[in-house]
Amino acid sequence: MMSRSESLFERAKRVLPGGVNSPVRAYQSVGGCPRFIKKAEGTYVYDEEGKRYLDYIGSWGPMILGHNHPEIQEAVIGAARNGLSFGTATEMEVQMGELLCELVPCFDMVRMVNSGTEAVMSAIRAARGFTGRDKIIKFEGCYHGHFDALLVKAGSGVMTAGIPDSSGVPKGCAKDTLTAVYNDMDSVRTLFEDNQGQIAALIIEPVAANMGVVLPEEGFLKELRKICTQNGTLLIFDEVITGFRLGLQGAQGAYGVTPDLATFGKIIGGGMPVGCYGGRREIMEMIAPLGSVYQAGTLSGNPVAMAAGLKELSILKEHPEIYGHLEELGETFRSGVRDILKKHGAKCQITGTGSLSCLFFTDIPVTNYEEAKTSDVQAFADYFHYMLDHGIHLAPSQFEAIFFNNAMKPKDVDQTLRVMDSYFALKE
Ligand SMILES: N[C@H](C=O)CCC(=O)O
Repeated sequence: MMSRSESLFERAKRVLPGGVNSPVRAYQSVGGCPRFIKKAEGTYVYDEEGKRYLDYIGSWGPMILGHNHPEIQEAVIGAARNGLSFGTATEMEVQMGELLCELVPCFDMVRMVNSGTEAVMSAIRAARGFTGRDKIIKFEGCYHGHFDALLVKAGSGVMTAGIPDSSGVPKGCAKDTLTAVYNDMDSVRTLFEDNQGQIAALIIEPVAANMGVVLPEEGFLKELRKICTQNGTLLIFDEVITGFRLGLQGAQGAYGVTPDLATFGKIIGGGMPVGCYGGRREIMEMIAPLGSVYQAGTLSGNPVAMAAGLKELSILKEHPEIYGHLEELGETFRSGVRDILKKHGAKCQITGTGSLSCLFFTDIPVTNYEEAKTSDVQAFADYFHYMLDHGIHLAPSQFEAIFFNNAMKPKDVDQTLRVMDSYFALKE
């Protein structure tokens, strides 16, 4: 007899492409049937059959405080009582703007949008409007949402599905996108030399977290800052994953490099669909209605989403010790995994920083996209299903991060490590 998830998946496949509303949910590279989740609380999600899983997806980042945080839930219900959307200016969006500009080092001004994709798309338009140039540099394996111009050699679901460049993107849309190799300054220098005076922006995930988790090497981000300044090119940090996760100031605070513009997504919405882009005043003053770069949105700054985001960010601001806890969980996990890999002679690489981690099934250190692609995706799939069968809910792709949240306790990390230990013992 079919499980509830199996029968829902059958129904879903008839009406939703691949049975899902976002490709990474489809278990495409690991096989099997996605767990349909009915509810979530703290650090657990519960599937349609009531089976409980220790959750490391965390809605792909925003659940940094754990699922269904009571104060966020209350804020959402309170805001909803006043109305779901007005399409007008509200006090809450001013509060959100003030809080973001206070916390994010590069923000003098910010514009709210509805997703990370929208944020990136708009930041690129602002950079082109400001510089009067068309070309942009992105890094292989970095993912900046499903915006046409940035789907070139993208990470996340694109990498999982092995589609180097999405079809449906007109050549013209991607012709001004240049790709560099992550952690390789020479590849960046060559692009600047070959395209002098033409590059509007260089966009990067300061910690690449959509090709698994790949850290920037010492000095890499600082060198990017330098070369962008020398060439009149805007540096854009896509902080959709790192923002408010690597600390209150995101990766720009953690690595001490201030970009010209930055984009944020889901994490500033506490689980509601939100994004924003912001940066230096003179760039943001290009945005309509002040300037000639047009960008708009009926639901942008939606009051219910603002209430959720404001509550989440306020809790993080008032309790900076949360980051210490997350760091400790992440470090305990990574050091435990290193011991397990050594004990069982497993050829894997554990990467990560703070509450972001990834286990690559490859025997070489991973510093870029090509190295990430040496991972054995079949081995990952086997590991993924073992973990799932033992109640651990990981991202169903070798090329995604796992996320720790503040509701997790050291005992949860211990439990995860025990299951991993038993998996690698079986594989010896
Ligand atoms: N890596 C993606 C976003 O952060 C995964 C989420 C999605 O594409 O649905």
